[in-house]
Amino acid sequence: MAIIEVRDLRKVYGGRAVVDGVSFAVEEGEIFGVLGPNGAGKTTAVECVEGLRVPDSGLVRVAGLDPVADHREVTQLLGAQLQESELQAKLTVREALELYSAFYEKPVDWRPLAERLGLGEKLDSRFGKLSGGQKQRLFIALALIGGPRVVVLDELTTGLDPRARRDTWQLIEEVRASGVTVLLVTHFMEEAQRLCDRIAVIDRGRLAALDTPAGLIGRSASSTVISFTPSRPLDPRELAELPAATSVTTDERDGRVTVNGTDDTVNAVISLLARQHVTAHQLRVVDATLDDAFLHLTGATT
Ligand SMILES: Nc1ncnc2c1ncn2[C@@H]1O[C@H](COP(=O)(O)OP(=O)(O)OP(=O)(O)O)[C@@H](O)[C@H]1O
Repeated sequence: MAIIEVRDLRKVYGGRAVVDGVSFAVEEGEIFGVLGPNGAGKTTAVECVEGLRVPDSGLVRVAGLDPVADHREVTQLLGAQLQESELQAKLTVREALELYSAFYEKPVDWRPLAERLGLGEKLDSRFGKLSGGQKQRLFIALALIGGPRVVVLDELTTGLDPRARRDTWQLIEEVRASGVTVLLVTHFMEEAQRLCDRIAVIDRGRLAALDTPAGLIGRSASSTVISFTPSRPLDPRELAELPAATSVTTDERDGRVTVNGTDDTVNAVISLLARQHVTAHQLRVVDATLDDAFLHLTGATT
């Protein structure tokens, strides 16, 4: 059953629709990603779901409730990640957890929650002294403290080092495993590909695509990439004419050739090399990534 429903959502600022007719539904228990270039309207759309912004038109429902008209009820079942500026630097982790517990009718016991999120040793530390990763873990704890059915995480791992980002991914997976639906706004393709069951790609206020990560990659014109360094130069035009080849590039420094296409292209490249008695050094064949699909869908870079 859909726990979040967004239908034909529109939000206008200064005469410009920054969210322009977006529709999607999030099923209970999913990690649902919202991905898009800067300024695409992701935060605006997600904040309409949280009841923090009022839509100009369209319908938003969370567990059947209207986030604006039924704001109180919705805040009891939807946990939102805070922005850093919303917590005072002098507040200790324990004080923050106690304070936020008081906001909810049926808060969970924050002690095991803090332990689970690796904050047990940090209860007396002040917020301002925590590392980026520890702050993010505290934000996840505060988002979960009301025992929500849905959590909204917006750019949660921005600014974290790769290790802390991976730890946060594991936490997000654990949150979902505990039965909470996750709405995740992200810029990171790897994050979306690894975590999300489905992804809504938003571009210039509109829904450009909605699919599983594998489904989005499959839409990209080139699903496979072959690269190699030939034992002698090849004619790029000949490569470009191979079946389903979508692009051919040759690195000027080392002569390395990269051909985007499909599995048919890979087979054709290998036959061509054999026919011409060319040896391919360091031959690599990889699947296209969500990055390729994203560029294909939005024509933008993140
Ligand atoms: N309160 C506001 N008043 C006027 N314009 C706004 C307001 N909030 C957002 N916008 C504009 O709406 C557009 C979408 O902004 P939004 O923050 O939703 O995008 P986003 O996809 O979340 O971007 P980013 O990835 O950069 O955070 C931007 O052009 C932004 O300047």
